[in-house]
Amino acid sequence: MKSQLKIFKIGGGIIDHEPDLLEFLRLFSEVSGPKILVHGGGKGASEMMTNLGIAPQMVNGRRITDAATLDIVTMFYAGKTNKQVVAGLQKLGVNALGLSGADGNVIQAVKRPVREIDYGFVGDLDETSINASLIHQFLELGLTPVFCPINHDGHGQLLNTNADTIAASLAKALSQQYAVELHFCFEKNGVLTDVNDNQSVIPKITPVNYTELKEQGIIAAGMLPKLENAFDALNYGVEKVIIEHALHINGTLKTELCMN
Ligand SMILES: Nc1ncnc2c1ncn2[C@@H]1O[C@H](COP(=O)(O)OP(=O)(O)O)[C@@H](O)[C@H]1O
Ligand SMILES: CC(=O)N[C@@H](CCC(=O)OP(=O)(O)O)C(=O)O
Repeated sequence: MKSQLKIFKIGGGIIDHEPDLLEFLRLFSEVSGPKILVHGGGKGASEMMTNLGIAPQMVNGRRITDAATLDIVTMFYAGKTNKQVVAGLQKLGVNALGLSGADGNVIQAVKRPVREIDYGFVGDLDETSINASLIHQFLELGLTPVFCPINHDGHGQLLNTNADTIAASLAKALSQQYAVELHFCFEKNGVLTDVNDNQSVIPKITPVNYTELKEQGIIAAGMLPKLENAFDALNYGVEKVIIEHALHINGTLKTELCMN
């Protein structure tokens, strides 16, 4: 039987608000067994860019990442955010290991080809981009890897990747060896029928429901790539995918994705 692995992803809405981040880290530190944390930080990166006089540009949930933007997001994600999360977990007794994809060549991405849109230094990746055996060794040593959204191409170029994609690709790659539970944690109680009503959580979504909800415009914006990544992971053999509030990871209010 495969041993269990839990992968949590937290987004910018939680990272941006220090009390919420600290509370999430406390809850995460209490999760038993091998675990991995993937963090985004898009909200804070956009704020930092605006403060520096550079207008953030997002297309289909992906940041257009020119050279100046890459510098900023590398400092923000791989520097400040990743190290703050790692230090916060160390304080709680979790032996966290902060990683970009370049560290230990643990994730190698490919610069997104220019088609209608030039995304700049955005890295595409999937389960084949992940060095699962190295991550397995880290977990065996009792370390908790903490991934930021910065990867590399193996030729010296850093690349920016959507953090939901990193979490789903890690889940898929590690599902060969582990029974993986993937948790997308953010600042709402789950997928909602009314995005302004945090109590309107949809408890279960199948691919058929998903198509209907998308057509009705109930699921939109950042939720679209999240659910696409989530179903892709489930379809690949990841055991469980849950979308929930980062501060209620022990609670019952959540959305579970199922294939039928
Ligand atoms: N049906 C829905 N339920 C919940 N959130 C939704 C829904 N449709 C759109 N959203 C939006 O998706 C956002 C989450 O996506 P995103 O901003 O990419 O999150 P994160 O930064 O956590 O990855 C929510 O903050 C919300 O504004
Ligand atoms: C290429 C790309 O879009 N990268 C993302 C990485 C951060 C991220 O995914 O953050 P959240 O999880 O908080 O949205 C970005 O720069 O916004």
